[in-house]
Amino acid sequence: MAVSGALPVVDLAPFLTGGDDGGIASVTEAVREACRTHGFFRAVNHGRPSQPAGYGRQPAHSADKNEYPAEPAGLRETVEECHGKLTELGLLIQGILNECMGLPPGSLSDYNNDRSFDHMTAKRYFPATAEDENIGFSEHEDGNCVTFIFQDSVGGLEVLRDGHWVPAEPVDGTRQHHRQHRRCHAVLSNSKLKSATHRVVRKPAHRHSFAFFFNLHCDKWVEPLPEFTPKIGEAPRYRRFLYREYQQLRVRNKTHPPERPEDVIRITHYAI
Ligand SMILES: O=C(O)CCC(=O)C(=O)O
Ligand SMILES: [Fe+2]
Repeated sequence: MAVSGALPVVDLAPFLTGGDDGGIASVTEAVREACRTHGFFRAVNHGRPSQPAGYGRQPAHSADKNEYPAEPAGLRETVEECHGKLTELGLLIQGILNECMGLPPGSLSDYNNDRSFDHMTAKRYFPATAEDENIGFSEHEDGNCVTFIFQDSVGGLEVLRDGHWVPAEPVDGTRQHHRQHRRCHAVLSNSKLKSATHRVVRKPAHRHSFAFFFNLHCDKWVEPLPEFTPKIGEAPRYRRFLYREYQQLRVRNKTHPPERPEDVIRITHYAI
């Protein structure tokens, strides 16, 4: 059952308008708290377009997977511009996380220094029906570093908090929300930061969403950082793994879904 209850809102304005140190420190603290408690927040004043142009419109004919369709006009330019801006936003959030995690400046950007695995997806959800349980996207955690979600006013994104599903409602009636959650950072921080379990419930109308996945190169090793283990006298909660292997196991969950839900590979596969 979904319960009402606000998910944290973070106003990124001080980072984008050159705010004073006090403003920057309070946003950083808000991000730290949201990451510790929810692994999710709704960002406002992030400086990115409220919706990519052409959002919700479909070309008359579907195109080859690797080519941009001719319609709507300007799609390629818009997608490329969006990709660039969301990459910048990912780098900004990564910098804030570096501070939140108390790491030496530049640690995360040195570690996650290859942007070739970042990607975007657009999704369309069909309206709810009376015969169905109407789960548009079943409960999961994303496997990457940071995800930005834009959803239209139909809504349906929910985050699991203390055993209840909390709807990710728009901030002040705006049509967009964003959220970030981070499976990789949960491991790097030895579970000090959370990764949000989320799902999408279908609503009476068609829904469109758009996601940007700020990722990690597949050849990177992922393991709890010393700042969260020996340096604070705590034992690692995860064993080291190659990011490629984890991604392959996640794909396998989809291509060869295990019969028993408990056999779906999750990050706990690497738990010690
Ligand atoms: O469509 C959405 O709002 C969420 C999609 C999602 O969770 C995902 O692509 O991982
Ligand atoms: Fe997701």
